[in-house]
Amino acid sequence: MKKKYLLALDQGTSSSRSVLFDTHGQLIAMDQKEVLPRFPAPGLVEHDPHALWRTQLETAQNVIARAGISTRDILTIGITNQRETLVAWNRLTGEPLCPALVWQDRRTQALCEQLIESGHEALVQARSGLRIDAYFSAGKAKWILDHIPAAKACADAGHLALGTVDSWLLWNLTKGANFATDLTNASRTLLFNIRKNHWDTSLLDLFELKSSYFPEVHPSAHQFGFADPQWLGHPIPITGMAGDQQSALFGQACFKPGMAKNTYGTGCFALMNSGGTFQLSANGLITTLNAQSTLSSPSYAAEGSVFVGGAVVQWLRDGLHAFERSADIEKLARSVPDNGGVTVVPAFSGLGAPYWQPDARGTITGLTRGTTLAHIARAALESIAFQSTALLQAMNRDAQATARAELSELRVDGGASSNNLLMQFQADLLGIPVIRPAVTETTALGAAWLAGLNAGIYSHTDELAELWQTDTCFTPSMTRDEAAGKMAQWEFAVRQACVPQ
Ligand SMILES: Nc1ncnc2c1ncn2[C@@H]1O[C@H](COP(=O)(O)OP(=O)(O)O)[C@@H](O)[C@H]1O
Ligand SMILES: O=P(O)(O)OC[C@H](O)CO
Repeated sequence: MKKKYLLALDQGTSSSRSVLFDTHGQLIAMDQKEVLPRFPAPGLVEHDPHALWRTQLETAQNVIARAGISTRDILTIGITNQRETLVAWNRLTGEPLCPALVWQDRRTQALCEQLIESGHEALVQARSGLRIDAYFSAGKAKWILDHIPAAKACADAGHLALGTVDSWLLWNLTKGANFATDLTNASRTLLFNIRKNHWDTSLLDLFELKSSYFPEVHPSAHQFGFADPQWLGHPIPITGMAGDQQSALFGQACFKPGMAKNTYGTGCFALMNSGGTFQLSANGLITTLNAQSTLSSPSYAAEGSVFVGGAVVQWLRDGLHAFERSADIEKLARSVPDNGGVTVVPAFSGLGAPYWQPDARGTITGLTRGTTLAHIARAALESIAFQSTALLQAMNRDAQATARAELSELRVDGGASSNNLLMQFQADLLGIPVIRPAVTETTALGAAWLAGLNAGIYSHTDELAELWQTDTCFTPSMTRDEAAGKMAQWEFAVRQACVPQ
């Protein structure tokens, strides 16, 4: 029988990728184009919506050409994307009304602080599972209506579309036929009630917004429409959409409560499947929706993020010129037996979960006359694992408190997960196996699998769990006492980084 394929479109903060998989989940071909955000002033981070769509389309066209296949053999398309980033466009013309406000943009911080001071945090948490923070889309939506007259005019005329990047891509791919999103993306706006799965009137009122500005919300595996034949030569169905971190959790086959993944990219994003009961964290994490095929029985994940993960490696590479390529850090770090007592806390823009210390600043402590660049590189690499461990231990504390399953293994992906020294140290600190899968493009794989589920290529997630394969398993080799000693040293350094500078 002729081979058939699934196409995943993965629109990220710094690049657009398209990945072609066969129906067994094997990666056949991939194409990637850089699409960097602009930083027009301190704290502002914007994307050109046209550039997001153009690069995404080009990579899709390129990957099909590279694989030398007929588009008729692509059974379905799945979309996954940077989350929270908000695009505003005119539904009549399809034209963006302003730059996309990126998840890292902090322009709505003062608004968020005001809302917290006015005592709204508890309501927001109870309904959206999130904290009031500039990271999420709601404040961005209000900012656009308050500051972009064309957006306000469109809103008044009933033509305003406010959507996350998935809905912007879907709109373009279907030439304006479909204005929709999936529930994982909706769950990152701070306007979506994740207990009842609908846009929440109280949350919309809080930000002076209307549900009519926002797309229809569907399950992540759903018939979202067809790609216009002008783009890929054939009306391929689009049957999966999910935010990138939830898509990675799905692509890592973490279908059961207690299963977790950590993505080691520029930052790190850890998600643990926490099952069907809505619970708020007592340990600084947020609650979000898992990618799923139904709206009727929500399934949740606990999430935490490390702001500076692989970015500390970039800082050593580009800021300190310590080495040429990110991968070179492993050789440098291995050239010394240990960190020589050095601890690096890369709190370049504060510390995220579970610390939530926006004013913390980076430190290097424990320096002696014998400290070399190699010790600093080793400590910098270790900082990625220390921060991730603090997050994952917080997830375990939440799980213990509510009699849920704790973490028994960690599945990993993202650029820095290729670093064996880092992965071994991660296993040592956590005291559980750290597993790197055969396909590390798990974000794209998750979107392809979601699309495949709705398209009937797969009948159940059990089938997908069978397809998921291990590449390398890192088993812990440190005693628990030694690991606890190292974590205590790290926490001491974190406290120093939190002292006002
Ligand atoms: N071998 C490696 N060791 C440590 N860090 C690495 C390695 N390879 C890549 N990185 C880091 O991983 C990040 C890139 O990973 P990627 O998953 O592409 O990130 P993103 O999706 O956030 O752009 C960069 O910060 C880079 O410094
Ligand atoms: O673009 P990425 O891969 O860094 O992911 C961004 C996250 O979705 C932000 O929440």
